[in-house]
Amino acid sequence: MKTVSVLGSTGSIGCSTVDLLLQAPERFRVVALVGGRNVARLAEQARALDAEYAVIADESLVGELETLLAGTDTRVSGGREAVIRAAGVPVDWTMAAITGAIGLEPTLAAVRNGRAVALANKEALVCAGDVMLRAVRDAGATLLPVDSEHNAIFQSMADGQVDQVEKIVLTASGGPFRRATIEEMENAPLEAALKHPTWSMGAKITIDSATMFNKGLELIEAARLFDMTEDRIDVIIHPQSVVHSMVQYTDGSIIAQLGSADMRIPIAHTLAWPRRMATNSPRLDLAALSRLDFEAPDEERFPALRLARESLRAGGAASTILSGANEIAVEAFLNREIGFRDIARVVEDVMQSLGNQSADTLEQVLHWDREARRLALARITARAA
Ligand SMILES: NC(=O)C1=CN([C@@H]2O[C@H](COP(=O)(O)OP(=O)(O)OC[C@H]3O[C@@H](n4cnc5c(N)ncnc54)[C@H](OP(=O)(O)O)[C@@H]3O)[C@@H](O)[C@H]2O)C=CC1
Ligand SMILES: CC(=O)[C@@H](O)[C@H](O)COP(=O)(O)O
Ligand SMILES: [Mn+2]
Repeated sequence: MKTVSVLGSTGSIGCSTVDLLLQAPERFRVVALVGGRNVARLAEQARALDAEYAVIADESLVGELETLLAGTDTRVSGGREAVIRAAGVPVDWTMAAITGAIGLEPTLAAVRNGRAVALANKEALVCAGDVMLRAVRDAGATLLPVDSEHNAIFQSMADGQVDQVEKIVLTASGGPFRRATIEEMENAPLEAALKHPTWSMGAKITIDSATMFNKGLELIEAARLFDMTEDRIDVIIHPQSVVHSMVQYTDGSIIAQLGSADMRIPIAHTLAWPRRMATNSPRLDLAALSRLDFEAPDEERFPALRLARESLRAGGAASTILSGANEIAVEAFLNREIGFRDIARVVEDVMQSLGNQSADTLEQVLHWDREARRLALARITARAA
């Protein structure tokens, strides 16, 4: 029986993971479930999976969680330290699916166990690339990519031929504003930005998809996971989200992974890795689909791609700063404090203001993440005044 923990179990990726665990209860023993604020969902999951620990990040909700789990064997705790402690309980497989840099330290705690960590929390790897990869190496952990594109690349990497990869090609849906003009995007309402054309996901990543900061973060994530310079990573718009990404080899062959837009497929791949497990996810109907479209991205309408490439070329803390500023700007957009295109403006402004900095240690990463957030907030407040 595989022991598993799910960090961010109450979110979109977390619920898909729980669904898979419920489909094969004889194969998995659930150790820790970690949520942010959704106590009702966390308690329901802990009961259904007979979890050993249920941890809620918001400490003020511990009492409520205790009441909801009364009469069960699940041990309840709350607060930031409890989250990191639970993430560090050794298990065979951990799903890291907390959104944002707040998930970095719990993810690192899981990595330090030296087992398998399924990484959905791309912001952790973007903001702390070197620190995270060093921790993986030092602990002898295995990082399994959950992000659909990176999982597709992982699946398309032929055994023993990694040195013959020419480039990787990340597909992007183009988001809800794929065909929008700059003026339309300038005035885009929140509701339109939250309507992803192909995937159902949490709010932060959905807005990132609309700005294409998601693809920018994924460029950085791919560079780190597959040890590639940015000039060897292409982005191509593919509105159907059927081809999840591709690997191009030196002989001109391209290997791709296809599947329906259901995150249970890449999650199951990491959960069963190096084998496979059955899922009841919808199968692709290629005849009904009949065509696959591809087009080049437009960096003028979507400056996020340019900013991500710049951050990779700059190295150091540039990606930490990009990601931290973006988190604050997305939150402000979700709170209707800034316009849609202000997100990229705030990020670019913060990147330029903070310049080139080091991010060799966790302390430096946390420092530049904090600074980026502080400056982004200041810029947003100044805009509103
Ligand atoms: N959704 C998707 O299809 C995909 C997501 N990803 C990545 O996976 C990650 C998760 O995304 P998604 O599931 O959509 O996001 P959601 O917003 O749906 O879920 C986020 C999860 O994190 C929890 N959380 C929030 N703050 C804290 C905290 N301080 N401590 C502990 N837990 C916390 C939330 O708890 P609560 O809800 O209880 O407050 C929730 O369980 C992101 O990094 C995203 O980029 C990558 C590819 C696809
Ligand atoms: C499901 C997943 O991995 C998301 O990151 C998705 O790819 C977002 O779609 P975009 O291609 O629109 O960013
Ligand atoms: Mn993705």
